[in-house]
Amino acid sequence: MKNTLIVFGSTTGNCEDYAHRIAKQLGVADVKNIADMTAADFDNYDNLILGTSTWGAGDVQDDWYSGIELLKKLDMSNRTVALFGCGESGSFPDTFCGGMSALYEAVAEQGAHLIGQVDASTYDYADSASVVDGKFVGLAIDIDEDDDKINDRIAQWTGQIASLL
Ligand SMILES: Cc1cc2nc3c(=O)[nH]c(=O)nc-3n(C[C@H](O)[C@H](O)[C@H](O)COP(=O)(O)O)c2cc1C
Repeated sequence: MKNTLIVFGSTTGNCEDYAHRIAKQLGVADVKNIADMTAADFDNYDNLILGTSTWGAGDVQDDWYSGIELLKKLDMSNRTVALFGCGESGSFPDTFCGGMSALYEAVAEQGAHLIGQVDASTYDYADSASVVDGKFVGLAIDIDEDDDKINDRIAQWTGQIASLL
């Protein structure tokens, strides 16, 4: 595995928790909060795994607004990027995990090689800006699902991306 950095944006700690679970599964040591980062902190990482919770109505987590400006300064052409996000399908079925779409747009525009898309038909939701051609642009984590199910999704997803990192 090339140098890999996991970055999360999290208001109440859920996305942070999932970031660490993903790190453990992949054996990745470097996990950072986007709120504490500068553009230079992304140097020397070939792989980025970026996660956000969703707030407002399908919006990216607050700290990612300035974080996305950092992403836009990076050369993504030789980088591999995987995305993850958490949200609640029960209370927000029409904007489920929509925040991931902002990260997707930022890195796709920069020419990153995106991996880790997930079949959206395995989720119970109505609509999401993070679905492209029937797939979530990354791992969607529904905090309304049982924790065992969430851990299964994380295990399956990390298995999907591990050999590509
Ligand atoms: C005011 C508010 C708005 C939210 N909006 C959405 C939303 O549009 N879509 C969604 O999937 N989840 C939404 N959520 C659920 C959060 O994404 C969820 O609670 C998440 O686990 C928070 O993660 P964090 O603690 O890492 O920030 C919202 C939660 C709150 C309190």
